[in-house]
Amino acid sequence: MLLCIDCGNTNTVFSIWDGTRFLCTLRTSTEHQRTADQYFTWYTTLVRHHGIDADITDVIISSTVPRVVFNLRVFTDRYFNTRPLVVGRPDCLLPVAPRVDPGTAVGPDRLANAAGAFDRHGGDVVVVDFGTATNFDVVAGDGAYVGGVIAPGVNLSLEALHQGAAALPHVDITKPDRVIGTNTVACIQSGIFWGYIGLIQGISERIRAEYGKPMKVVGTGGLAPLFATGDGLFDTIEDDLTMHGLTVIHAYNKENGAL
Ligand SMILES: Nc1ncnc2c1ncn2[C@@H]1O[C@H](COP(=O)(O)OP(=O)(O)O)[C@@H](O)[C@H]1O
Ligand SMILES: CC(C)(COP(=O)(O)O)[C@@H](O)C(=O)NCCC(=O)O
Ligand SMILES: [K+]
Repeated sequence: MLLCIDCGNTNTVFSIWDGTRFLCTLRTSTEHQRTADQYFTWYTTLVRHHGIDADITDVIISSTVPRVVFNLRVFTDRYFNTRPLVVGRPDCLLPVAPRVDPGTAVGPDRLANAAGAFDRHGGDVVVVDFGTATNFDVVAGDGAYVGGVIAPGVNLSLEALHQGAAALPHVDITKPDRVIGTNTVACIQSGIFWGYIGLIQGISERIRAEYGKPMKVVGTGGLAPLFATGDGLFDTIEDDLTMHGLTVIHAYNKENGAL
């Protein structure tokens, strides 16, 4: 079985792929101090809790935080006796090479999203990924990642307001019924929610116009469903898109003898 690890700047997610479906998805906060033994304790507790009998033979990692990869490598090596495939490293093959400025290191999450989106939709897709950052990943007709947009993430924006303005509390993100807030919390919620709706709509439209061909817009990441309510921003929402992309990249490496 394949263990897929998607490590973002906020959360690290483990998913076990049995070749047909994901058996479980485990989430922990991203901390570079976490050791191989700590990962294993956490992992085995939850796998047992879910009643899963997982025989992990392969591991693939996407990490937007370079520092955590060392301990994840040790974890993989020590407990599964296997060398992980790390997306973005030279020895990890990609189904299609990205087309970006020379010397650009594309985030591995974006490479995984591109592989996942191409496999499911066949290209000409924009992936909107709500992580620590809100990323737009443009996937061309041949499956290549060809660029996109990086905007501050929803929680980062909320946190920045709270940090930077003495009188503004930390608030939870929800969809307000009205745009005009009549108290501080409602005003902030409106600014974040409707601000992001505008950002997603505006950027998607501009990407479409610049790209010049019809494109699908796929939402992913924990907050995608919140923004999907009502406004028709996305053609589909796929929570497991990055993980799916990891299975696609892993299969490609197997087929092409890189493993
Ligand atoms: N379903 C959700 N509801 C509310 N907040 C969420 C949800 N899913 C994720 N978040 C928040 O969104 C932010 C980004 O989450 P995540 O997608 O895990 O980011 P990353 O991949 O960059 O680590 C985090 O602050 C997380 O707490
Ligand atoms: C923009 C990101 C920080 C988003 O990652 P996140 O932590 O939100 O999962 C990540 O994609 C990244 O580090 N990218 C490198 C630069 C680039 O892709 O152009
Ligand atoms: K992510």
